[in-house]
Amino acid sequence: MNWKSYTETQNIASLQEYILMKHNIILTKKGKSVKGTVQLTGSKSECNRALIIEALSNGKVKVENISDAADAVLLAGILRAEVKDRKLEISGADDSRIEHPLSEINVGPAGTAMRFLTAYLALQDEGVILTGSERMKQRPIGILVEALRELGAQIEYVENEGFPPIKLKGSLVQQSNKVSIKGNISSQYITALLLIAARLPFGLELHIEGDLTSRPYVEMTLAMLQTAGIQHTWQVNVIAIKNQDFTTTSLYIEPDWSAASYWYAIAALADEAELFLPGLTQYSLQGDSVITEIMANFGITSQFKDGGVYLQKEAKAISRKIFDLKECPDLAQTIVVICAALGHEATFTGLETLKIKETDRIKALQNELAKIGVKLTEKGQVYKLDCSEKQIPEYVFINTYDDHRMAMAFAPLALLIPQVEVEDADVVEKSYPAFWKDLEKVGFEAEATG
Ligand SMILES: O=C(O)C1=C[C@@H](OP(=O)(O)O)[C@@H](O)[C@H](O)C1
Ligand SMILES: C=C(OP(=O)(O)O)C(=O)O
Repeated sequence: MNWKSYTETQNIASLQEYILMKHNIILTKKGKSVKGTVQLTGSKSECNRALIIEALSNGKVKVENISDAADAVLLAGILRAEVKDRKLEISGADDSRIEHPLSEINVGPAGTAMRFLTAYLALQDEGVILTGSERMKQRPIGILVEALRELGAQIEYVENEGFPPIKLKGSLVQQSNKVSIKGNISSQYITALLLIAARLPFGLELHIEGDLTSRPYVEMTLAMLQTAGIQHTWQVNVIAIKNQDFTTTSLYIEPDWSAASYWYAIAALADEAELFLPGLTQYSLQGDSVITEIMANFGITSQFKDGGVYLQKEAKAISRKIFDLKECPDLAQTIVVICAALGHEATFTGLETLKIKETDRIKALQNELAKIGVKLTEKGQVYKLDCSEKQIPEYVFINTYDDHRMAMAFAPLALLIPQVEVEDADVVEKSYPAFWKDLEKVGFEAEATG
């Protein structure tokens, strides 16, 4: 059983069973050359936006190449059931509402599902409780709830102020179309509001206060809305979307560039690498495609042809010491681990949001890097690697903290360390269920324990 089936059954017995049935993976790799083709699954970010757009479009928009990332499968299940069973009614529409009992939706650890559904469900005419995993209950939602309340939604906290679970009490009656929102905590709040903006009777004028973190994700949202016929303006810090209809179209989900980053890491740690990742495009909507530029500093070339990207490794001294990852936070663990493994004492900025993701990723990185003698030190907003005591053990156990990216970022160490045991192998399902199988395809051995 994995967390997906746990959230499906949602009872204590299955939670205990789930904990008991967690298994680890022992990774080994003979030789240090990696060659092969890896078909990555669709981006969960693109897919979860597309699914909300599809659900709001009254049948006009269809999602193609749906991702099999658990976060996307989960949202598709919820939304497709929702749209079938319920009628989308917002203020101004006819009043023939159907009474539904208050139901509960559990999104497990899926941050985008939590945030996007909060906005989507605020438009529905019946009440619902939206909850998630224990970690989700520690990931803030107050900024988004506040913005939706200003628009006219009725939302209450079920346990702790500012955090899931939340009770959405029925259809939003729009009070205002101007909302200010802090930009430096999570761009997902902004995306959530933009996704529903065209369905608000008076549209939305969103004022972003202060710095905007994870900006490419907001750009992705607007680009996908545009493909679905929704126009916007973005001037300085104000994004405006009028009430308007979706056009008939399909949204095609590109493979996941965040998942591709683990293959760049493997190429960086291998002696020889020739990898082909089909379906990835140079001008992607995904900000994490910047991994091509970042890894060029490590001698990994990216050549776009045959409908995908070829990765090759060239012998080269590493040419960059400072990495600002504010626009690509999901690459942080990959890049920090590559630098640590190569003994490259780099400096990192833009990591502030890492503390409120699937786990506190800064602490998790510090704990796990210590196992190879590397320190990640924090001074204000600047993080530095100290590799002076780096050592390569014969065996390492990597704790994963319920974070898919901890598992995938540390797995490439198997190119340097004879045995890498990764805790809770199923954690990768959140974004990249075939990760271990794909490693086997290119010559890693991945043995499950327990
Ligand atoms: O909008 C999205 O699809 C995402 C935005 C980012 O979150 P933040 O905006 O919270 O940094 C990213 O870390 C997450 O994996 C996916
Ligand atoms: C932060 C992530 O996801 P989410 O916020 O959607 O849970 C991630 O995939 O790294």
